[in-house]
Amino acid sequence: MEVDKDDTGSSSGSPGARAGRRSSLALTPEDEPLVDVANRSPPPAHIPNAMLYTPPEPLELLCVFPERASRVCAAACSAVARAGGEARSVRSARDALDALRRDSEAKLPHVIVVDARQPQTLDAPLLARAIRGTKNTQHIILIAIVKKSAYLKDDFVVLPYLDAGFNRVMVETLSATAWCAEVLQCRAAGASARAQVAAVAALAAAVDRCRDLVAVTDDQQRILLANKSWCRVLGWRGDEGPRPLSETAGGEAMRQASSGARDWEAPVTLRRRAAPDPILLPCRGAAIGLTKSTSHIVFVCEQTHAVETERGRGSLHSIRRGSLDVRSVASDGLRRTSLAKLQGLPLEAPITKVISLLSAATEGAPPSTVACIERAVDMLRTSELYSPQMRDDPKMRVEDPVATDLIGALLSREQVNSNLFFMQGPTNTLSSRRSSNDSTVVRSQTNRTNIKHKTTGQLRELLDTALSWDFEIFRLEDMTRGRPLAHLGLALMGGRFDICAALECDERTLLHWLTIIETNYHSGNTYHNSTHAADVLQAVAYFLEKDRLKSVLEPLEAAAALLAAAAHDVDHPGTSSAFLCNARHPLAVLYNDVSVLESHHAALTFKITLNDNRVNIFKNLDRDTYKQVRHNVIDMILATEMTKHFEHLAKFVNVFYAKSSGSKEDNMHTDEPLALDTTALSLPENVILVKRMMIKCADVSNASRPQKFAFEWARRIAEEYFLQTDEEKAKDLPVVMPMFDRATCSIPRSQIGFIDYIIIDMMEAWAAFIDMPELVNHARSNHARWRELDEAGVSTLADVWRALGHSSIHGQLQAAQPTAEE
Ligand SMILES: Nc1ncnc2c1ncn2[C@@H]1O[C@@H]2COP(=O)(O)O[C@H]2[C@H]1O
Repeated sequence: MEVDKDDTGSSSGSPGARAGRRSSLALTPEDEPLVDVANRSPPPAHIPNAMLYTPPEPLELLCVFPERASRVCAAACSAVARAGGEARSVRSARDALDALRRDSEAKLPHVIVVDARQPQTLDAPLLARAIRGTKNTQHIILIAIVKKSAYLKDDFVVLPYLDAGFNRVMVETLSATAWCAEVLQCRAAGASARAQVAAVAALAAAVDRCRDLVAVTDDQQRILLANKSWCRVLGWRGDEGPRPLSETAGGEAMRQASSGARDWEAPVTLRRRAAPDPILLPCRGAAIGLTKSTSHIVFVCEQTHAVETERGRGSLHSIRRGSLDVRSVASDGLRRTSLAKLQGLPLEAPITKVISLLSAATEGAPPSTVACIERAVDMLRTSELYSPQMRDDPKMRVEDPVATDLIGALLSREQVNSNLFFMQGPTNTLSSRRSSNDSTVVRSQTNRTNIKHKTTGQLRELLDTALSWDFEIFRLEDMTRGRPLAHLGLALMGGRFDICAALECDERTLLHWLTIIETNYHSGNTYHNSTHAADVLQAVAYFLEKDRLKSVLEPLEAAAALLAAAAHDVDHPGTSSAFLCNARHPLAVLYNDVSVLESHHAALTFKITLNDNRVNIFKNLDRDTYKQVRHNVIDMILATEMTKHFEHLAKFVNVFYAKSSGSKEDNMHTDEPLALDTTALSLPENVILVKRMMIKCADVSNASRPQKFAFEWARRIAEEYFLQTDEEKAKDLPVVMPMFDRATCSIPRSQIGFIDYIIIDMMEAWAAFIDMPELVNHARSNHARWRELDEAGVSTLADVWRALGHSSIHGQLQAAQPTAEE
């Protein structure tokens, strides 16, 4: 077959030409001689016949004759009427143009006959130009009527009429037959013109809607048509007149286009108006001509992922990624990147939609708005959307090395790495005070649950105050001999909140659960022990009493929050996740160094619970309810991970303080009161943010407690940090927080940093949300007291307690309080 020969046998000989691939732009006319086909491969496109269909319409004629009762005009009109059409006449050029501009497209005449016999009354060529300059008039057949005497003269020339836009010149006549013939010819010619114009318009619309950059030039490579993608990416306006393509494009594709090849694929370099560097794209081209000569050249430049990405930015200034484009064009300059292919899949992440919407908003926006949106889009593109970055604001810079150490260790997802440390084997675990992993046998105490249900006397009195913000947690610790969680848990969960009703379990199972959870806390930890769990549980219970949360959370959600608080640090080894990663602890290996401790706390909670029916508080829940509670508990425990602190805080602030003045970014750092907007609470996904924020705030609420509690918690956490540092040094592990050395560390400074960078913003947002100003007030007053101590030169733990006038607050408390047994 001719086509096959052509497909395999010919090309322009240029490296970019791909003779073996048939372009969708080209169809081979079956009747072309073989030699031509072989020389011009693949062949030119044509408009398929089916595209050239227009529905039959009655002919509409407009006559422009200045003379009031022109007989020629009347003859034309009656011929049209005989042919089943409609005619109307006007007497001036202005009326003619008015008729065109006023009428809807459907009413545009198919034929306009202009009296060109009296140039002093009507300038026919001028009117023809004006008509052709009017939109959507390409298909109208324009006839100029000239005098017979002038037409027959030797010096009569038709060209000026044609140049002006007339299709035909006709000699004046009153002959009905002549007019009928003319009208029928016009109807046929007009229909064909209309069909072609409509087909071209349809194709242009198709081209406009394609993602690739398309330009059509004339045979001299002057751009006649550039589609929307072309204009958008290259910064063109849609209405630019013909311009040489060479002003914009270069590279192998241009050489191919100039070589006379009919169809080629080669890289093209395109210059963008608003950017210094060009972009390099794969380009497919075709020379189009209905005869052997070329009338149009088509360039289809493939919009690669890189260009899409640039477009998504709202403008294309940055061409630093031009190099990326170069790389995305494979060696033959043609292969689509896999990312580009992915874009063809019916998948779209919300972030993609967000970026597209923002990018669309830049169109026609003032430059300052475009710049803002571009910056926002750039930020949205980063995968670490919520990773905090120190702001340039010198006020915000953490200058104190202790604070830097602490904040860095809490927020950083990177572990401190060292090549020096190698574990000697799985038995060489961390310190015995902390060793633990998911396969650890759960410490069970269910057989010897000996907590008395009836708490009497002082303990009862103390537990009666369990819903006050200055609840004496350390007194409870002492009175219960280090078992505050079960007592407080029973009082709050079983008593005040009656979670047994929501969970459909009996109080005994709850008591067993609390007991076994408490048993799995390490009493040897100075901070992460069951007293901390009880403290967080107490804070969550306190928050749940606030009207805002009462109105938002279902009983089952409240139950899940209390359970999560009680269990959120279960089996905490007293060292951080970073420590476990550096030590190659089995938990770090199990959880791939990601959210190691929080994953363990959540997993172990369920392992403990499901392991034994006597403690299984979920045993009576149906499958869906269990799933819901489990999801809630896990989500809240995972939310306590400090490396995600800013993520949770930012989401919360963005959702619930969205309408306050100023940028949201600034909202978190100004002294202005936040403008709360709780309408977002109607969406379940926003309620999740509330629950996360609730447990987060409870988890670090120690800094927002009255001073005597806050200071004791500071002592405890500092002690635990010191122990970790000691252990790191002893085991030659990387030291995660080198400043936390008991001999040198400034406790006041660590607390000032903690309050400044972690507490204040979060507590302000949460305090306003639940209407609990004391959270911020206590944090501020603690901050002020720590600053006083710092300014007085107080630094180490021993200094602090000396300055406070006693050897240990807790020591004082211990001395003052009777125990549960007493
Ligand atoms: N008062 C405090 N001073 C310094 N760090 C604290 C304080 N309270 C809590 N933290 C840290 O904040 C962390 C919150 O999550 P964790 O309970 O895992 O571990 C906690 C401590 O590392």
